[in-house]
Amino acid sequence: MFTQSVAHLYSSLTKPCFDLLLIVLTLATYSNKMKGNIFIGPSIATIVICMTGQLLRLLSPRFGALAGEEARMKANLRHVHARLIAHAEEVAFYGGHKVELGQLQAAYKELVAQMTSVFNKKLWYVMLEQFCMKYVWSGTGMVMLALPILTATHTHGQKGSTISDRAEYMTTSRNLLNSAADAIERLMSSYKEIVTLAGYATRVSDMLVVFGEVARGKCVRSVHVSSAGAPFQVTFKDNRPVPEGKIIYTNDQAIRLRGVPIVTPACDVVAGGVTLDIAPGTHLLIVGPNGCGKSSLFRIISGLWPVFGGELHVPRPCACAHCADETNLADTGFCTSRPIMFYIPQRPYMSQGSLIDQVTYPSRAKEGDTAAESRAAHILKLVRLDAAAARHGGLWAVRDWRATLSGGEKQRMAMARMFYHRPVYALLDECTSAVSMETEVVMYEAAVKEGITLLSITHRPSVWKYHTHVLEFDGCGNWSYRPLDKDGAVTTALTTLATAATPSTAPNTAPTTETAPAEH
Ligand SMILES: Nc1ncnc2c1ncn2[C@@H]1O[C@H](COP(=O)(O)OP(=O)(O)OP(=O)(O)O)[C@@H](O)[C@H]1O
Repeated sequence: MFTQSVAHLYSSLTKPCFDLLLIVLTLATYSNKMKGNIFIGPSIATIVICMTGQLLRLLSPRFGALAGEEARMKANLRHVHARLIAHAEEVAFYGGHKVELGQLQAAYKELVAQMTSVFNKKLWYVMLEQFCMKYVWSGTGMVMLALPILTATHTHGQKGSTISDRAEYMTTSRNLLNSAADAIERLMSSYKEIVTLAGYATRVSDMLVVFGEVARGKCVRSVHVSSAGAPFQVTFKDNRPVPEGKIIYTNDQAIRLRGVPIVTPACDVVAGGVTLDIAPGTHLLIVGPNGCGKSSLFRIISGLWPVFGGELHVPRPCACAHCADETNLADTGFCTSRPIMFYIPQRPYMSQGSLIDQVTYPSRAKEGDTAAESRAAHILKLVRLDAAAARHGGLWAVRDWRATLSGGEKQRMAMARMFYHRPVYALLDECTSAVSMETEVVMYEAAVKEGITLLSITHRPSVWKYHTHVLEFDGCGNWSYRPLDKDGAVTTALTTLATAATPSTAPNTAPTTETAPAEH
């Protein structure tokens, strides 16, 4: 944009500069040779130029204000994109792509409408301006150059001193200089524009190549082949990783993993083939040291990351008309069925809009929807956000909620979303780490009562009692899956994990139903 502006500025300045130089040189050459009054021409030219310039200024639309407004809209569009890039994973987990698409399209359409109106206004103005610059001002320039010759005193017998000689000489020089200035100006501006265009074209071409690869499911990222000692070997074909795992859709709402390795998109094998069975009512606690693959398991179950091996059985996605139509934006209707999985990240995502929009995200409540209002109010009370809601102007108050709410309040808001949508499974990824223990316990209890099955990553022993099973990673690629004591008493290994922030190597004391395969 900057290069383009500079190029345009440069090309529009070159011609007037050459013209002015030519006029000054010609006047200087002829002023000492001619006895005519050389000041009449410049004076008339200056008056004409000033008058037409003033007229153009009066007729011109307020381009400064229009450009300011356009810049604001461009910044807004960039801001919406940047938000989405920063929170892409959270939005993908929530399935909030339709709401985000709606907001992106609204910002884009606003900008397009503004730019179209500016272009329409510019059209007639630029035509008038070009006419004045090309014909009125250059015509005045010609008159100005002609005046000294017309008013010059003729000297008899001197070679080349007749008026016709001088006029011929001056016209030829002027035409030559004009043509040269024009040609150089065009060459320079064309060169710059072509170079800029080539840069943009390369970017667009790269983007189209990536789009094509994504559409064919072959997007290539920089990967490194996992080492020989890794608990799982990723298969490569033509230097590309091949996800060889199977995804099987079930109708019984159960989630089953059969030897599914946890492999990152960079082909790092984080854990060997995990085998476990989760059904509604199997509240699973997932523990392990940092970076052992706890969140990655959620990414694989949710379908964000490919399955590189084994079999993943997950409930069939909702096939209602609303969910099936990818072009359907949130304001054209809602899915009324209960979502199967609902992910709540540690760093909660706050969308644009009112407070009630935060609770209902990724759906949107319509003004006057009293059922949604009373449900949202009840849930805000449950997660103890009712006082904060009243303080910030109520359910329909629009604020930058990312900045307005505190860390703990944002995490409670994310839990409020879960209560609003009542999913079959809630994937809680350390999502209450900033919430007080007392409120955390209230929320876990309420979730279990609501019939939501919890799959939780948490280091707080106070909520372990709400789980029936535990999946424990040791951070070296090994894992174990077993039932958790009913009374909430935890195993030695888990206690060690909670008290020491080191990878657990202690042996399992609870009855083990599944353990990692032979290589560990
Ligand atoms: N998008 C990604 N691309 C490549 N590698 C990733 C990506 N996300 C995570 N990883 C890697 O995968 C490994 C497991 O990450 P994961 O987020 O599952 O850890 P975690 O067990 O949830 O850790 P924590 O307790 O710190 O949240 C880490 O080594 C991390 O660097």
